[in-house]
Amino acid sequence: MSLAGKKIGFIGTGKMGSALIKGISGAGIVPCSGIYASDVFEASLRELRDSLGVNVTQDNREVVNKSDIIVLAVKPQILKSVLSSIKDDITGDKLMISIAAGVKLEAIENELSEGTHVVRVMPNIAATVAEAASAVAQGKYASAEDAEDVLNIFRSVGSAISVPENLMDAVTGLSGSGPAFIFPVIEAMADGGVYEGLDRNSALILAAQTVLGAAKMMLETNTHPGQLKDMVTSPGGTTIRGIYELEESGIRAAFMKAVIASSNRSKELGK
Ligand SMILES: NC(=O)C1=CN([C@@H]2O[C@H](COP(=O)(O)OP(=O)(O)OC[C@H]3O[C@@H](n4cnc5c(N)ncnc54)[C@H](OP(=O)(O)O)[C@@H]3O)[C@@H](O)[C@H]2O)C=CC1
Ligand SMILES: O=C(O)[C@@H]1CCC=N1
Repeated sequence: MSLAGKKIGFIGTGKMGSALIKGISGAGIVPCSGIYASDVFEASLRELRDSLGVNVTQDNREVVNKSDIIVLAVKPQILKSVLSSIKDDITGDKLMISIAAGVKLEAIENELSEGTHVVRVMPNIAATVAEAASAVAQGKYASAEDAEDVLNIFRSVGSAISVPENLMDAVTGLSGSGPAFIFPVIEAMADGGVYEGLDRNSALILAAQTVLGAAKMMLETNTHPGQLKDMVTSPGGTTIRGIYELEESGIRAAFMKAVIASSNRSKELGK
């Protein structure tokens, strides 16, 4: 595989940087000795070093110098200043990956020397357990090999597709933010179970496994979710009563509005 022997660096080891490091090291596509990470926050670095044995530093430039592929995992609002501080260390053979919500490839390329290879990715937090949904958009100087490396990295922590850049805001609203739309669903379903007498722990396990099972069934049978819903819904039975309550509460519009609002915020961050 073209990733063989390559070193991967992470600038920013907060929630998403750490999730990716954990997922990638667990997948074994790069040994922990080939992973470099920097952050201003020492505690997260210490945790990654002690638990996984990755190389850590508070110096972003050291990560750039030691890595072939560098993942930019800082907040969108500070990406520009981080780029200007590492620009001189980015030699032509290095590949920069930005996971920052909203920030356009062109804005990143304009901060760096002409010709720098840049790829934009929107992953999600489920990279921690190798179940991320990621989308990848290639910058104007990135090569086909770069794109393949990036897809291989993100496929090692879940599924990854290529999209044209103009769809990255939609991806951000749907799958980037999406785990945070589903966690309250799990919690609320468990609340319903507790209301009906289940203990909290059992209710949470049943709710989470139900969401996991429904998603897995859809992906593995490649069947439309409406058809799968109909398989559960006996005429005059229990499920249709629950469906009626959800529809009356406007569940579909609520989820659509959540995805659209998050996508709009991603567009705002890119301005
Ligand atoms: N969280 C998620 O689910 C997802 C996030 N993303 C994107 O990932 C990026 C990171 O998000 P997230 O992990 O949630 O954010 P976090 O705030 O958790 O992580 C960012 C980390 O970068 C550190 N940092 C701040 N300034 C610097 C600097 N100059 N050099 C190096 N590190 C620095 C922060 O330290 P300190 O806290 O001390 O400032 C923090 O530890 C964002 O661009 C976001 O849009 C994309 C997909 C999903
Ligand atoms: O909330 C955010 O801005 C980031 C981007 C996608 C998920 N979390």
